[in-house]
Amino acid sequence: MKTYTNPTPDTWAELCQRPQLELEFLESSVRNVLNRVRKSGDEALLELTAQYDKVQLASLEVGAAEIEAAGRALPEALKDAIRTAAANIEKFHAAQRRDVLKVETTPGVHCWRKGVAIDKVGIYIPGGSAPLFSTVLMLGIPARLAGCREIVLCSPPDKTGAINPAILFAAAHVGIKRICKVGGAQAIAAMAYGTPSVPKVYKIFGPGNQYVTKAKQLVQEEGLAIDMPAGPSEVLVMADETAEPAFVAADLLSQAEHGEDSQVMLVLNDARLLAPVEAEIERQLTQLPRRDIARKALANSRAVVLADRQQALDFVNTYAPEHLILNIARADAVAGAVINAGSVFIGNYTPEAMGDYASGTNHTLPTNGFARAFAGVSLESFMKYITFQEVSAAGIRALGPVVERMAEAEQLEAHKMAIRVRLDKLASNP
Ligand SMILES: NC(=O)c1ccc[n+]([C@@H]2O[C@H](COP(=O)([O-])OP(=O)(O)OC[C@H]3O[C@@H](n4cnc5c(N)ncnc54)[C@H](O)[C@@H]3O)[C@@H](O)[C@H]2O)c1
Ligand SMILES: N[C@H](CO)Cc1c[nH]c[nH+]1
Ligand SMILES: [Zn+2]
Repeated sequence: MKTYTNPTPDTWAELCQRPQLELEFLESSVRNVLNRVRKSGDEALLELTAQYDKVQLASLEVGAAEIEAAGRALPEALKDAIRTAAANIEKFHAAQRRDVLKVETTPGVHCWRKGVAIDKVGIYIPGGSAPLFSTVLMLGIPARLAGCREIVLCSPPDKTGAINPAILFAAAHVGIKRICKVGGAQAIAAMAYGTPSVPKVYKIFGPGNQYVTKAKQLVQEEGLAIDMPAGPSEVLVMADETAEPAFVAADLLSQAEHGEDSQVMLVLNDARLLAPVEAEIERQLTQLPRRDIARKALANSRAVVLADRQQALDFVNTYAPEHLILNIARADAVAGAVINAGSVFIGNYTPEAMGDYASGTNHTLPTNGFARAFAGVSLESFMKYITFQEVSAAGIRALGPVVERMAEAEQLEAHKMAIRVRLDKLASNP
């Protein structure tokens, strides 16, 4: 992790750069995958799976027997953990339901907004380097609570052609029945265009590597809805003398182990914390099976020492981290001033891992600075809001003339006429 001491704000944009594949290469390889799937459907999916996942599949679909066998194979303790996490995620997301609120804007003019589930949704579950069954809960639970009728799940198969049993168990637990063995950009293409095995959906959700994320962005340009760009995981830890170096190091490593292109940031006001945190990182790394991945991610990572808390906060809001951990005194006050972050973890006993799995918040979050404008997945992500209005005779008498005046000023006489014919009728027949 390279250290930057008192970098001036004009250098911050560069410090906020995430590690990224060369854009032209990434775009052209993903476009190539999208075109192949659009043209050749399942045939392309099978070829691409052989190429990238190194397995020749007979079928892309997971059958009911496979799902049942996965449930039997999983240890009871893990199944219980999944059920507990699912219950918390459900509690938090169910509380996001909103009552329909009718507003009378002018006497006789009533307006309201109603949330309606998106009928067909696709969820992507990463499985390249680790089988992220927790993501099944994060996407499947709000999809079910919203009332989405058709939910299709895609995840890459392993080299034996199977999907990890915990992914299948979690899917069954949240009520997902349509599961396809396909990963990467090809899975996004399949859900965007539809193939004989993978149904076309209206909105695609889910995190993934840079190929998956680019594919989502490209199909969005073609008119398909996506949740947000949720690429390689990242965390920013803001720490002061009240922080525990071992906790800070563990939290940084917990995201560094996701992938070589993950980035972790440490923001301090006092450089004295740096040495103990670095020593802890080295000590803990030796215990991690994924230490080689984590080391590569650490090479993309930064420690930034800034003069005071306000500057540190300004840097956080400029970086717009996917996850922000506040290991500082009076963390609540700083939390209240955060304007750009996916999810915030307050205090020494709130590691990001709690939100990754089981606190109840959603872990599908915007990366790469997209937290400046995008929110993480929520119940609302699976809904669209339809507005309604109902105007009575009294309402059009009161508000119609306002509309007539505005339509006339916009030189749209037919709009004005739509009011006038009604006002004339009311005048002749009061
Ligand atoms: N932002 C979030 O909310 C969030 C949440 C969880 C995980 N993540 C991130 O998701 C990512 C998961 O990545 P992953 O790779 O383990 O799994 P993945 O499922 O996203 O990707 C695996 C697929 O990538 C494709 N692929 C691999 N190399 C390729 C290449 N050279 N060219 C084209 N396609 C290629 C393959 O088809 C493979 O099936 C990690 O970066 C992790 O940090 C993000
Ligand atoms: N940290 C990831 C989001 O960036 C989510 C996750 C799943 N499993 C472990 N972590
Ligand atoms: Zn994680």
